[in-house]
Amino acid sequence: ITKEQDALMKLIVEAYNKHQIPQDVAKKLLQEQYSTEENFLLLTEIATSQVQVLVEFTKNIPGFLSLDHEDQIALLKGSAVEAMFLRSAQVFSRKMPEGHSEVLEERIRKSGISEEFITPLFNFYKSVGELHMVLEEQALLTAITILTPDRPFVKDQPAVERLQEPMVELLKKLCVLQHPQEPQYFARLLGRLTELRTLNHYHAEMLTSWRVNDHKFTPLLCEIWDV
Ligand SMILES: Nc1ccc(C(=O)O[C@H]2C[C@H]3CC[C@@H]2C3)cc1
Repeated sequence: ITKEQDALMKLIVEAYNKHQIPQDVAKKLLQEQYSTEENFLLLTEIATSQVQVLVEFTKNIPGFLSLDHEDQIALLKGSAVEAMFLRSAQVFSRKMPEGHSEVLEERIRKSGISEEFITPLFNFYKSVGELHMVLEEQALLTAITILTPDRPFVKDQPAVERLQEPMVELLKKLCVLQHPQEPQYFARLLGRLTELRTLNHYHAEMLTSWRVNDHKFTPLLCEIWDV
């Protein structure tokens, strides 16, 4: 790893660590009662704080704020679902204090999300958990997801590629260093990004079904997902 790559990685990891899901949201998971309505409100709070964390992280990605402003918005809106599921998968499989993830799983299952989405969601959580990603890999993979050049409405795709490429190169090197016994580990990480893209479709269905049942969203979620 070169000096520049080490500096880039430190910046990304620092940005990733700077913003965590507020503890009060995690605490509520155990306290609130178990009605579908209450579960939905909790998930709304979780999603809203996840998106706030995502926006803050993105602003700290070196070079992001130098991109065309409309492209910055297009990248955020285009990657919010994937970045949110990537982070919630990591929180779910790692950071949760004992027993929290079972409670969160139960609340997700009973929040009005249709079964056809629940299965792929927990399959994804499981496949991320099995990778046992280190923090650097999680942070880089999230930044790589956000800096995907071919999101809808991105005008200057080469500018985004110029930011994403060094991150992919760095992640590749990291994987070789962190998992020498597993040469295909980097490919497995990128495979998670492909699985993530399939969740976009399910997520859109989830939002629509909640909307038609007149569930209210927060202004931030309405803005980022055009609902
Ligand atoms: N009013 C809403 C509530 C929750 C979501 C959402 O995407 O929830 C995600 C966050 C984690 C829990 C369920 C999924 C993963 C979207 C709109």
